[in-house]
Amino acid sequence: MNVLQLKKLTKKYGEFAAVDQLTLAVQEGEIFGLLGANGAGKSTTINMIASLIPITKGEIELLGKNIAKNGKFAKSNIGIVPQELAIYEDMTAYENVRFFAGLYGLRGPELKRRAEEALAFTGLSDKHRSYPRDFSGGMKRRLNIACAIAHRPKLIIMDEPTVGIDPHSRNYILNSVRKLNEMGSTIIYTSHYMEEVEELCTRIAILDHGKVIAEGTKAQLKSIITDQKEIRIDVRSATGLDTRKLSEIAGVRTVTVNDEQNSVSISTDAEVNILNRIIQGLMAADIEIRSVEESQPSLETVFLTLTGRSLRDS
Ligand SMILES: Nc1ncnc2c1ncn2[C@@H]1O[C@H](COP(=O)(O)OP(=O)(O)OP(=O)(O)O)[C@@H](O)[C@H]1O
Repeated sequence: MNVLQLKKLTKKYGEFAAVDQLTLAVQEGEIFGLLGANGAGKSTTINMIASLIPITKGEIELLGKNIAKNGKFAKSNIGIVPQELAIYEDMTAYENVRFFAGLYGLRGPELKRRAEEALAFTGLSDKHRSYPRDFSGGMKRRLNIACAIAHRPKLIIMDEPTVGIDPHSRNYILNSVRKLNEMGSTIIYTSHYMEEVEELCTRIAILDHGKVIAEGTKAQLKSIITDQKEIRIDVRSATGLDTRKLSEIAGVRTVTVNDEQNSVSISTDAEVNILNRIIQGLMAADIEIRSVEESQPSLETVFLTLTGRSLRDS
């Protein structure tokens, strides 16, 4: 069953289409990844699903019902975790969750119980009476999530929920996404961290200039670029590596440096063997090589190939 269906969804600002006849279906039980570089139209799409901005053209169906005609139904079945924190610093954690759950339609003892459950779920029970102004960035993000899930929505949309937080809170959030999914919510997840999307999402759509340019499971997306292979080189430190020289080697398509993992990923034409030249190039740049591995293209390479832009640097 489709939980969400976007039918030729369009948002225009003057002549400019931020979202351009976007058609997409998200099925029940999925953790659906929405990938797009800055400006691709992700937030605009989410804002239309959340009824925060009007639709120019097209339709949004939630569980088969048009949300424009079923506002209350939509509100009680969608939970949005926005990119910008939407919590009140001068209200306690509990008051925040109660407030938002109330907006989503919960009342009375049920509201109280669900608000407490949401705080427990996000590991904030002991912060019940604390004010978010005293919270770390990660705790604020978790509270942001608690506010969106207390009413147990069928569909939860998370817009970059792990930006700028410590690894502990990040892991907590990723595990929460899995648990929420296991408990029956369908999830739409956007992130600038490709590894998160690879790890979490069962299906992915790549958005560019307001349109879906590719959609499928990880394996399906990777099979789009069978004419490429990828070489991953682990190095002592890749900081400051000038990638231009490597990019100039005939047969090299893209070079991506991952500073955090101390690795360089290079995609090349499938039929060429230029490993020696790549290694020479790295040695000439004084980069100490630890290991070299040939692999299938990563999702990052698929994204780069299709959009011409890196997700992280965009
Ligand atoms: N109110 C507005 N008026 C005019 N243009 C807008 C408005 N809101 C968004 N846009 C434009 O629409 C396009 C899509 O923006 P959107 O915020 O949806 O992108 P995004 O994929 O969410 O990017 P990001 O990763 O930066 O959040 C951008 O070119 C943006 O400049």
